[in-house]
Amino acid sequence: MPERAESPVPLVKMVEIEGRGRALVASLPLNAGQIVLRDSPILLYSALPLLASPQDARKNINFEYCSHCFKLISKEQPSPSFSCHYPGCSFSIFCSQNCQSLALSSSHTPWVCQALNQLRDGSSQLLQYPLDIQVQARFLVAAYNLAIISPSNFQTLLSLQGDAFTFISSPEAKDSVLFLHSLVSSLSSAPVNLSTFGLLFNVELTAALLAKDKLNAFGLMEPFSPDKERSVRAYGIYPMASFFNHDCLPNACRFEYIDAATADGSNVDMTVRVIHDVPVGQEICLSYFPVNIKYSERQKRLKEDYGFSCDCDRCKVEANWSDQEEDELDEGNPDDEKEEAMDEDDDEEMVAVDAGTVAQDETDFPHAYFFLRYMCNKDNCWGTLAPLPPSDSVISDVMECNVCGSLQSTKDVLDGNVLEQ
Ligand SMILES: C[S@@+](CC[C@H](N)C(=O)[O-])C[C@H]1O[C@@H](n2cnc3c(N)ncnc32)[C@H](O)[C@@H]1O
Repeated sequence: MPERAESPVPLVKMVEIEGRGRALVASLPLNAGQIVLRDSPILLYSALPLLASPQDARKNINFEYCSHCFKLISKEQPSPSFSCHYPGCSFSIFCSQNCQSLALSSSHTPWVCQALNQLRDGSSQLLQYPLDIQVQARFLVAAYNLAIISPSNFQTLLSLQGDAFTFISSPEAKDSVLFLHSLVSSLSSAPVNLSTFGLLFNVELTAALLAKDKLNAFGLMEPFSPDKERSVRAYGIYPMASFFNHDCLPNACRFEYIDAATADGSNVDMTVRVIHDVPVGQEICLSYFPVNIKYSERQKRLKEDYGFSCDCDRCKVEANWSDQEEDELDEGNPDDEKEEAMDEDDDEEMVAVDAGTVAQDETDFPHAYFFLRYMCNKDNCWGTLAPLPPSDSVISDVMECNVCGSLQSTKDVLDGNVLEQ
């Protein structure tokens, strides 16, 4: 895990940009690789469906996750894991005594434990809905618990983008919200007295919380494996990182090291590094999904999942491409069927590019340089490469991939060689 580069002044500041809402811009000129943000989640929840018992969910898998910090716990590890003390709770285990005691007063309070067990007991209703609904039920329990354990973090969650109207965009979504709200309402003890926030516990609030989750949650991914679809292990709400807008050719990317050997819970922290120099005042953007997805698919996802149409420089160029041009690029992909995603494992198609394509299509495809220079060339990875943080303002020649974690020299990237895992 690269060392945190401490800066005496914040390197990004929040501004309002017409048509894009709140955004983060460089408050100083930034050097390639510089860490512009390190953010801790205010809320984390498992991406596993609620009704998957540890046994079902882990069939043939020789590990479990800490229910607090989501670090992998190998069943073969010599040290014991720690369980929840509440009666009847067989679902939560912790990687250390520290995580256990933190969880019992924060992420896994008696209310959470009881709520999750009650939802599992009433499983027949949940089983009639898609698995996503079970994960959303976990989010709601975590969100209403936040109101109890940390009113200030709950206020922060409420201040993020997303309202009830955003979420209830279709009859199916409305039906899911009504069902999820009825589930939370049926819990034996009320989640919290929301009047302290000037709020009523009603369907609109539940829908607004779900919208905030949909627009702002980051997926903490399982480690990369070239022959397996990458899945989400947990979702987190990161209060500052939530202000990064999207660009299809981003100038920054995020790194997490979820299985890093840390004792203080910082394994779930996110760091964001700029991938090349950025002048003062320029907006810092992430890509909300891997950069190799084709234009029509990107537009569809951004509209459906985030409610906007992207008009970044890359989209402006690709909007004029014919279907055939999009498909021609797609043909270069050795494994069209393979899906890979930064945060969600939805269908998407790949765009592959090589040095030949760059030279040939420079006019039609001016952003090809980005793919050559900043997209990982490891098989089926499609991660983004950022230089390691600069030392004494000297830009590193080693690029790190934010998906497979490989380290490659700039020369190797351009030559297509993977250097080191
Ligand atoms: C994670 S939030 C980013 C921060 C948000 N702008 C705010 O004001 O809180 C995601 C939302 O930001 C807006 N957004 C992100 N990227 C955008 C872009 N390239 N163009 C327009 N709106 C964008 C969309 O409304 C999207 O649902």
